Amino acid sequence: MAKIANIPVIDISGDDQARVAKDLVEAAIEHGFVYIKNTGQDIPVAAIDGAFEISKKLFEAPLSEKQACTIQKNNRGWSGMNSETLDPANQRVGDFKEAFNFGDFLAHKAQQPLPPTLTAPDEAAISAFRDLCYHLSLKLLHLLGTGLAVTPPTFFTSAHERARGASGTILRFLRYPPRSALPLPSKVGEGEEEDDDVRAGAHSDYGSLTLLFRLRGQPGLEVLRADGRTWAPVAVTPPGTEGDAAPPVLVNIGDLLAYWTGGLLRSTVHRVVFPAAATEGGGDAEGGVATGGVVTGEGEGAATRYSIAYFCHPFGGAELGPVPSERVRGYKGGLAQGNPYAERRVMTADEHLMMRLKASYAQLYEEKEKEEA
Ligand SMILES: O=C(O)CCC(=O)C(=O)O
Ligand SMILES: [Fe+2]
Repeated sequence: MAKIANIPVIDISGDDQARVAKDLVEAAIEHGFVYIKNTGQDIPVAAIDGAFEISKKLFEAPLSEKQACTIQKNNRGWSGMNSETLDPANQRVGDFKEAFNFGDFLAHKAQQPLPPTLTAPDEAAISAFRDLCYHLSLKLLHLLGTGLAVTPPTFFTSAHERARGASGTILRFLRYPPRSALPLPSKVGEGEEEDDDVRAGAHSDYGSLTLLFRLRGQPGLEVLRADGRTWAPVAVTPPGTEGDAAPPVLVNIGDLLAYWTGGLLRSTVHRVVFPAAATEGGGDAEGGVATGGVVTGEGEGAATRYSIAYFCHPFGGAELGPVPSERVRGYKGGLAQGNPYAERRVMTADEHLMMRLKASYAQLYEEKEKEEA
């Protein structure tokens, strides 16, 4: 049975902020993932619950309403089932998920079409949730700056200030349908990998940091182990957080921050699998315990899965130049082999993002290029 990923849990509200910063940096280097204990101080539990309620409502909106918000080249809007392929080299079909991406808001108003099913208060609540995520990200970036002894320690945060211009930052609602709702081919033989079993293909995130919110009883996220072959389930409620009012916020380093720090901070490959695979591969993904009265397993796992991700990016014009930190400079590991941009010149945050989006939404970009031709 697959062992759950050994990702540290950090309480960033601790008195000893130097220690917190150091722990955060070590987790980012070693795992690329870290749990931020939810004390309710940065992101109140009610705000998370509210965001999930709005997400459910949005996905239940009539298809025509969602289609009218179809994702555009600016990466905002709705993407339907199978339209995004996160692991194009290994997936025959796109991801079994639906997603809605929210870009920047202006005075609590979305700058993109929203389904009329969402009310003005819903829109304001999404904007407020995005703000909470932004402020938590800044806090984490500041801690990473101090933990790496970057001079000045505001080096990362200043590249993320909203006032400096538009960014690729996206708040994303995700809905993964149950396997029973899908026209999946019959199972392959025992122990064989079935590419189609993947809800979200193997990928690393593009931005600087990702904050991920999940619901108890809805496992499925896995991280690639250091062996580069096997997967470790990422518990929603890791040991020590069972009594907390909400699961910890799962934070991971994205490619941009890995690139910026010459590979010192790790952008770890991850994926989302169906519960049957999760059960086979790691039935203890939830430690087999009752979480908030919900016992995880086949029954619960067979349901629709929801998650919310906040992909934090620097402002578009931010130049990803050398990081003024001895630790970063002294790191000789370099970017992982096979990294498509290991040898590239300094690029801006926007150039970095465009490069990655083109790979995931090949269809969207091909269609647009044809239209424009
Ligand atoms: O739904 C999840 O648990 C993870 C989603 C994810 O990795 C992504 O959208 O980048
Ligand atoms: Fe991801």
